[in-house]
Amino acid sequence: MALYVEAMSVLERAERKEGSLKSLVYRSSFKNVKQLYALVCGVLRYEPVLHQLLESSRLLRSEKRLDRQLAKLLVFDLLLGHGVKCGGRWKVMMKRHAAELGSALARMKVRHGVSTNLDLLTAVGGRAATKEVLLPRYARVNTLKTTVDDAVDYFKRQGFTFIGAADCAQTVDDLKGKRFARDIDVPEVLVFPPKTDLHDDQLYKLGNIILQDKASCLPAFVLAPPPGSQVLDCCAAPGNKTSHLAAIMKNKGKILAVDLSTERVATMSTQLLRAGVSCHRLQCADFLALDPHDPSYARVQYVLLDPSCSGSGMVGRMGGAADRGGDSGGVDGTGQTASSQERLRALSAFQARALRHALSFPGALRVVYSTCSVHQQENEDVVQQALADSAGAFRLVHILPEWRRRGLPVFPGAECCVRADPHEDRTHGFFVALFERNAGGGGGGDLVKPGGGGNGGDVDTAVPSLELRRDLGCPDGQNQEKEEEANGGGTETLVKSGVTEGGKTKKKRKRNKNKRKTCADST
Ligand SMILES: C[S@@+](CC[C@H](N)C(=O)[O-])C[C@H]1O[C@@H](n2cnc3c(N)ncnc32)[C@H](O)[C@@H]1O
Repeated sequence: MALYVEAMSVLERAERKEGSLKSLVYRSSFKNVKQLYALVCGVLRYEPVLHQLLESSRLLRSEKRLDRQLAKLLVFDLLLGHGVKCGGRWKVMMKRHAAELGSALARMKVRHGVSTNLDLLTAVGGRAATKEVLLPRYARVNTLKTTVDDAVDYFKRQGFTFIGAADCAQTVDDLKGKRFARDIDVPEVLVFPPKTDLHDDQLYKLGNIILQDKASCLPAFVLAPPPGSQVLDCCAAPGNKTSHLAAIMKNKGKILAVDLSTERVATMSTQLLRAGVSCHRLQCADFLALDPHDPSYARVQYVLLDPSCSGSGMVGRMGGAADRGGDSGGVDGTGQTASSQERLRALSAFQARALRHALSFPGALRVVYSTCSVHQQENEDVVQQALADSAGAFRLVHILPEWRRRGLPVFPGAECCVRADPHEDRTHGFFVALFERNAGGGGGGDLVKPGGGGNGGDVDTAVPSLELRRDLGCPDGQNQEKEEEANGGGTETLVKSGVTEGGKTKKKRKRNKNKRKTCADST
């Protein structure tokens, strides 16, 4: 019983903002702080699920004297935690309601088309990201300026201890003091303990490292445009993914980086300069207004779309109205207000339009879509809609096969997408889907499907690598370098007045006919 009494007290005091959850737990008289902390965190995290369970079951109606907060704690432990192990008469009471509550949970999962508790949490807009999650500090090594080995040596010289690969969440959790690791999924990412401040570090100031969350590195990583390719970064500012793309492309080829916001484009320009990016062309424009059939985009084969979203996956940001129902009135069963739902609908409609537009570029062979939202409406729903609209022209690629958290199973093939969860992956909440043009799906150069069959016509289970790049007719780095030398160096310059390219403003439109032919041949 003491566990639940203490947990109620911690939650009440947290509500009154008497301290952080952690400090309140440590200040409590309960001995097993780990157990207490896990319980209160679990209840806060699953709040919307517990709310719906209490609404749809008879527990509170038949147990009139049961406190609502206590009911949430007991229901959490019974269905989502480790079972009600203590609690005397409360334990007996919960036994009476176990079957009905279990059925209510199962019905909820069926209604949302999910099978796991975590997926259910995501589907009902649970607190995937809370203030209480402490994420490690991630630093992406900017391979345009240095190497991972050199960066590791540098930090060792600064007194840090390198522990090798961060092979699991536990290793990441165990990072303390001046220890750091290399990420297991994205090799150019280094992982430091939470709250490590690198803003004053020389490597950061010089642009040799970029302070970028690991999950946010996934879109460029899975898109993997080879050096020499042409990439369209549709909602690019402030340019973290643009500079990552440039690093992957070894600054060879062309990135057309578009953003609507003048201010953010200005910031992006500075950031890209600092990062040593020179293969870009910045454009302050509405991506939706770009004409995909304009000859300037004819050679764009890779597209990265990271549009505005609710940000509900961002740890430390309570997700605004869109995910926490911060407004006063009109909270429905999902814990969201009418206005937050309205905002979510508007965002989702914009994202769907943007993704449809991205897929309409005739030369696009691979298109990556990402958000830092946990909402199905902004993620799986948008992807499903785009696949349907593409009428078989594109399929999903099963990216990062080792990654455990996949797209919510709301349509066949959704498991090809990945989700990142702050609690499970120690990153911000994130979603990534990679589309690839089907053979015969029109556009610039059909793909010979790399090993592994499709799935329902819309899904590819293989992750293409160098093999695919050859199929695409995209030269690998070395060949491209040679090709550029043969063509007098440099990529085709195709710019309009006022557009910034490689950090310089260009006034003229030039054409390198030789180069154009080579590229046309290769697509
Ligand atoms: C999530 S942020 C992009 C972050 C960026 N990809 C990065 O990694 O640094 C979304 C961006 O989309 C831009 N945006 C929103 N609507 C747009 C539109 N219609 N056309 C172009 N950019 C747009 C916003 O100005 C914002 O900078």
